[in-house]
Amino acid sequence: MIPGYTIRRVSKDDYEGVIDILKVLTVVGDVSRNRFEEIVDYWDSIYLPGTSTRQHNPHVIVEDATGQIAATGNIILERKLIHDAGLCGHIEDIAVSKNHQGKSLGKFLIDKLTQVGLEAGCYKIILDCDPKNVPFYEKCGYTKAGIEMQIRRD
Ligand SMILES: CC(=O)SCCNC(=O)CCNC(=O)[C@H](O)C(C)(C)COP(=O)(O)OP(=O)(O)OC[C@H]1O[C@@H](n2cnc3c(N)ncnc32)[C@H](O)[C@@H]1OP(=O)(O)O
Repeated sequence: MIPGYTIRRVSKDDYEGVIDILKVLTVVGDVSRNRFEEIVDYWDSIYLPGTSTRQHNPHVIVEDATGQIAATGNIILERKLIHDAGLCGHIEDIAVSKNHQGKSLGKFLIDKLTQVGLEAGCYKIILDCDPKNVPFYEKCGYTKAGIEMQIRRD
């Protein structure tokens, strides 16, 4: 725990805070409140077959004193055929708001998402990041593996 902050699953009430905070990461675009609520419903509705474990695990860290969202991030659990039909965790969309950076919230968030993945039984947890964030993820216990490649629509 980080004193003064609470970590929990994203809820539909987090619309403004989550949309705002993701702007430190990338372009969010035009996402209406209705669309956000639909997506939260979607995240909440999918379970790994035969379990009570959700496939999408979006989290926020909230500052207790103000109720402001200070950080957000997600781990998605992918059921594979390889590794004995194992689970692979994908950490995505990590953002700590500018005025809360440098207070260990990012590391706390990654530790929590990693714990969610390991407790679900993931044989590995992976993420893509900008080279400038490599030292941060190394502090969180992650090591470099492979090279990210992509095709991107214009
Ligand atoms: C998978 C993805 O989504 S990758 C996208 C990551 N998100 C972004 O780039 C968005 C903008 N940046 C951020 O949101 C934040 O700066 C983050 C998530 C990168 C880091 O979050 P913070 O809360 O500021 O980091 P936190 O305070 O937990 O740092 C933990 C440790 O990493 C170190 N660290 C953090 N960022 C960096 C960095 N860029 N370079 C070197 N070290 C760093 C800290 O000094 C600290 O070290 P310490 O434990 O020795 O004191």
